[in-house]
Amino acid sequence: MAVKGLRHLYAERPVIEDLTFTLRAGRAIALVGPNGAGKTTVLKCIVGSAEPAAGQILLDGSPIDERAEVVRRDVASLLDDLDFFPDLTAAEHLDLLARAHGNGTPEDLVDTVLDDVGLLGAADQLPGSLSSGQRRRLALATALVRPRKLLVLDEPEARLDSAGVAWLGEMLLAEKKRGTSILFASHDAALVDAVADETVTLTPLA
Ligand SMILES: Nc1ncnc2c1ncn2[C@@H]1O[C@H](COP(=O)(O)OP(=O)(O)OP(=O)(O)O)[C@@H](O)[C@H]1O
Repeated sequence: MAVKGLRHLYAERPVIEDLTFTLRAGRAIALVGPNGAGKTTVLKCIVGSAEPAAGQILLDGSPIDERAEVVRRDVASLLDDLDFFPDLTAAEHLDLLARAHGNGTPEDLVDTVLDDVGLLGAADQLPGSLSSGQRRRLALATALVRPRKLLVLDEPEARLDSAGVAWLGEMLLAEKKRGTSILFASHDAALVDAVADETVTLTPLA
């Protein structure tokens, strides 16, 4: 994945100017910088929920198009808190997403991922009965039951306890080993140190 000369404006106010970086398979780049520096905006441009004023975002050399099947297949992202279906259990959410992304018999995968994210005991709970940290774990799990070449995560450490952040670091390192590229924004220096091969530092524009 490559970002070339990215520029973004909100109501004519520049927030990102001429940002360029390349992320290779199996590598991780962390976007760092203070509140308001533009990290989320960059991630939104990449997943297609914000429109750049200039620049290119390339996936395997072609401009990224979130409506294209290949992009929906290859890019797993978690930017905001997810809205869950109130009457589907944690396990049913993961089952649904796995099937929607082409895995017709996801039972074993769902159990493995629930175990990985520490939600096996909460598999049959409805989202409304999960704690905010457990909901966050379920949201991260939705990215793990689907095919992915690129993971785009905005502050994945948010609301996780220290054991959860440690798990997150291990999980992201395992993702890199299986060849997934990871682009994540984070305020957690230890997580960035553990996972990122490079950091891209953004600063708020005057
Ligand atoms: N929808 C919007 N309309 C107008 N301005 C916006 C909008 N979204 C973000 N901004 C502004 O753009 C700038 C960058 O915001 P962004 O959310 O990308 O920063 P961030 O680096 O992710 O911050 P944080 O660390 O707080 O999550 C901020 O000045 C913010 O106020």
